[in-house]
Amino acid sequence: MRRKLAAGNWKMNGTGKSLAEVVEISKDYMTSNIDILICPPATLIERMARTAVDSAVAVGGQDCHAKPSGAHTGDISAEMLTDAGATHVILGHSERRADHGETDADVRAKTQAALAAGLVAVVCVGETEAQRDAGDTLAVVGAQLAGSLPDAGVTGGTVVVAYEPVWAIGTGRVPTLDQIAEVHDFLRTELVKRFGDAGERIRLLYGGSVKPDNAAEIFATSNVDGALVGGASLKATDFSAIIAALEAA
Ligand SMILES: O=C(CO)COP(=O)(O)O
Repeated sequence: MRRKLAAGNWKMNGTGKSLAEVVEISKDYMTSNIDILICPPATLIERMARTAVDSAVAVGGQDCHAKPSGAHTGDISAEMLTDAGATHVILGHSERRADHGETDADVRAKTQAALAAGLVAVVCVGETEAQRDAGDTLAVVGAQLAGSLPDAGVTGGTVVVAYEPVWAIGTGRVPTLDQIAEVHDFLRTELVKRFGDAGERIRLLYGGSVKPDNAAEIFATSNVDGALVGGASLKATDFSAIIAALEAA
C-alpha cells in the first residue's frame, strides 16, 4: 500500500501573516492517516516548520541547487533546506522549467542533491497544451521522467512523482479522469520497468487546478496517490477539505 500524500505548493505567495493558515491546518491535523506537506517560499520554511511542529504537517522547499555550497548567488542548497526544517523539496516544476530554463538533466542533478541531503524529492512532469494536442503527452512525460530521475537512490521513500499538465495549472481546467488515469498508469508502468518493486511504491500525485469540489473524484482515479495543490493550498479551509477528501479516499 502506498501512503497517500496531500502536498501544497505555495509558489511565490505568502509572508509571515500567512502562517495563520498553517496554524489552522496543524490544529485540524495533529495526526492523519495520510502524509501532509506544505512547500512555502524559502523565506517561510523555518518559521513554518516551527509552526507545524508536533502536527502531521511536513514542510518542504520548492527548488534546490545541485551543489551543496559555493558561489551561486541567490540559490539554496538541499542541505540548507534540511537545516531550515524541510523534509521534502519540489523539483522540476514546470514554472521552474519555463522561468529558469531547467532541463531534465538539471532536475536529475538536483534530485541527486536532494537525496544526498536526505530530502524526499517531489519530481514534476507534465505536457503543454500544444504537446497534448499533437498527441505527444505520453512521449513527453515519459522522456521527462526518464531524464529527471537518477539511477541510484530512487525508492518509494525518497522520491514522489507529480504529474502536472501545464495547461491545467492555475487555469481551472482539469483533464478528464480517463486522461489522468492514462498518464498515471503509464508513469507507473515506466517506474516499475526501471526501478522494479521500488517503482510500485513511488507515490504519483496529480497537480493542476485541484479544488475541494473535484478532489474526491481525482483521488478515486487509478494510480493517483494524492495531489500537488497550488492555489487551493493557500487557504486553510480549502486545503483542509482536500486533505479530508484524500483521507476518505
Ligand atoms: O502547479 C501546481 C502545483 O504545483 C498547481 O497549481 P494550481 O493548483 O493553482 O493549479
